[in-house]
Amino acid sequence: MVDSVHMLLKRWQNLETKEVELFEEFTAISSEVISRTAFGSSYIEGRDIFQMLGELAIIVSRNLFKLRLPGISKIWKTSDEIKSNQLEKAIRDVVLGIIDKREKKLNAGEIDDYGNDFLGSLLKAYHDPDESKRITINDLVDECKTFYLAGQETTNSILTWTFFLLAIHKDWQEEARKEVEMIINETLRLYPPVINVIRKVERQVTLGNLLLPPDIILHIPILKIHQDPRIWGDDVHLFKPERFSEGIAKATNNNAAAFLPFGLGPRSCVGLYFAMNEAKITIAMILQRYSFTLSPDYIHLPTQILAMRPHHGVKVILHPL
Ligand code: HEM
Repeated sequence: MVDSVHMLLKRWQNLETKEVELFEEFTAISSEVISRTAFGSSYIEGRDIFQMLGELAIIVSRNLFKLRLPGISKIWKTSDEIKSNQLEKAIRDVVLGIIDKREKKLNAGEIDDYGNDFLGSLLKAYHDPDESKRITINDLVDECKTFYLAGQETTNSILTWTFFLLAIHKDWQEEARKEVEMIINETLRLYPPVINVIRKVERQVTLGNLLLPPDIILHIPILKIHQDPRIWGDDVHLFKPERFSEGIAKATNNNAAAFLPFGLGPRSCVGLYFAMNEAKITIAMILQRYSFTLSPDYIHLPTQILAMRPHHGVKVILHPL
């Protein structure tokens, strides 16, 4: 993580103009970090995957609420369906290439085992001598795709929004140099990268005064919960990191379901600590060298394309310290 941020800072040092677009800058960092830490490869190797996943995300968002007659896609496919099938196949091929490379390294004796990173653990599970514990090649490829996607879009989003809020609330830049966690939490409250999660009801259940039948899908609106004045007070829309100065439990009055940027329960985000560490390291290293202001060109348009991102990016002007 530290090396990836160093590379970014080195590039910024040599910039002629000090105006940078953060969404793109952080895309490069979060991609590099996930490629290196989870797959032991560089951003260049993962770049094709990120680019294709990005294209796929746009197609998915475009079609999220479109209804199709059941079975129709067996007879006739829309151009989006054709394109997404092509992208899925191409992503699978690149992932298989990365897997193949690791296996060849082991077979050639260049490494002693599959490795301790995420890919190494998956390969061990794929080759597990105990057949009942073994995962299939499709599981392996799918897990890799999930990790590439989940580890990149979201971290990129939280970094960009934190810098956006700090650029507006410049007084908090100094505070962030001392204590950054409450600022990240307040950004996650106002701009949660994942704005809702879903759960399928398996069997009839009572929830408060509602009786939920099996097989319905529940949408849990994270963004709405985070901006509910009944939970957070009348200043709910204001950026006030001090809400979190004594931790999340105090800020939420011990209501774990009031603040859920990483979801809740057994299927909550596995990358929570990874993402928080990456955000803290990146923010701290940049703030040690720069203060920054929002560019006058900035247009505020948060958009959901899998994660919540700034539609027109976030341009800031860097001021070296
Ligand atoms: C700020 C950054 C991040 C946010 C806000 C975030 C948010 C979330 C949310 C809301 C879920 C769904 C949880 C639920 O349904 O209750 C989730 C799941 C997941 N996240 Fe993250 N995530 C972040 C970073 C990461 C990173 C860095 C990784 C990987 C390194 C990651 C890997 C995953 C995986 C694999 C799942 C699926 C877990 C499962 O289904 O059991 N996430 N994340």
